[in-house]
Amino acid sequence: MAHKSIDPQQIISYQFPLTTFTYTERDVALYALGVGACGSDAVDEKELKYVYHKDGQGFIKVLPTFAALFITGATDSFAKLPGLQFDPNLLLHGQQYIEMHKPFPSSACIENRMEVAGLHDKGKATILEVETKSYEKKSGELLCMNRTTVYLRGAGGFSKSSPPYSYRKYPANQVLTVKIPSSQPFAVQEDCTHQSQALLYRLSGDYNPLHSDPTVAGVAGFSRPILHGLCTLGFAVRAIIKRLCNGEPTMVKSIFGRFLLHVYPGETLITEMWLEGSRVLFQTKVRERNKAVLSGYVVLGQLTSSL
Ligand SMILES: CCCCCCC[C@@H](O)CC(=O)SCCNC(=O)CCNC(=O)[C@H](O)C(C)(C)COP(=O)(O)OP(=O)(O)OC[C@H]1O[C@@H](n2cnc3c(N)ncnc32)[C@H](O)[C@@H]1OP(=O)(O)O
Repeated sequence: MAHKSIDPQQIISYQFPLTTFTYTERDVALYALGVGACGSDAVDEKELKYVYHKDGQGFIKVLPTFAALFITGATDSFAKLPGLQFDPNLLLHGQQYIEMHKPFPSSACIENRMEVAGLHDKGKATILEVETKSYEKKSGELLCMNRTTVYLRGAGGFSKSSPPYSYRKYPANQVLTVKIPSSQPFAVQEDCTHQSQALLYRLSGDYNPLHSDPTVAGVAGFSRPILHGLCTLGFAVRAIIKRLCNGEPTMVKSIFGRFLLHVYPGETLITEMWLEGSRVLFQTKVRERNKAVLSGYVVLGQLTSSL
């Protein structure tokens, strides 16, 4: 369906207002529960630190994918982007890239600077990429960068030229489609999601009714509400940290994930991992449908804090 109401020049030159996000240890723990921490063992020695600290909550450890919460208001910003019209019921999360610059404090006030990083006409869909740099307000230090890719079904076909319109302001080799090796994985982790997983995860701030409302899910083409893409990514990265980093979240320097297929809450996630230098290639499948739902990579190293 052609959308003459999409104006690429207006979209890519838009200046987003500065936004802020404040979180406490309670948000950090709620998020960790939402991505399955301690889900199969309440005293898991590698994961209890994400939800509890015996001397009080001051030193709770923050998972790197918590970065994605800094942009929870972004969906509203996308919907209000001048020059972009789409049906919000048909929006799907396509990809997420996260670059970690500092370990996250267990509570903080964050300032977000957003800009459009990409816009692509795929005919049947438009792909929008938004980059958000998040700074800790007190120190002014850059904590992380999120690049969010959304797939807007039914909103493509706006190009006036051939080849179709495509704009990207970052190096193309930064987010390569991951080729999963044919060899046996180095490590595998299986996690059961709960029927209520999306209802729990949404309390971290993504209230998109696609994940809670059966009618909205039906309009979007699903038999029931689906899991947030960032929840699946959170499960996968937590599994990698558990298996390959001994539970230490500051080992993660960057994360890339492409959402290949939806996940229904209650399904079992199997995350397979391969080592490739300092990169961990991974693929997450759902056991019940034997389908790959997410693939990507995590770059490992050691982050140091000056906070
Ligand atoms: C807080 C801010 C957060 C941001 C907002 C997020 C809000 C959330 O509440 C919403 C969600 O969490 S939705 C749940 C998670 N996402 C999903 O379940 C989507 C799963 N993926 C799919 O269904 C298909 O891959 C689908 C439908 C995405 C694509 O399938 P097809 O239409 O069959 O596409 P295909 O014909 O294979 O390819 C067309 C062109 O698009 C590119 N592409 C495909 N999948 C992509 C993806 N996942 N991400 C980015 N680009 C993608 C292809 O490369 C192709 O382009 P080209 O022809 O140039 O190669």
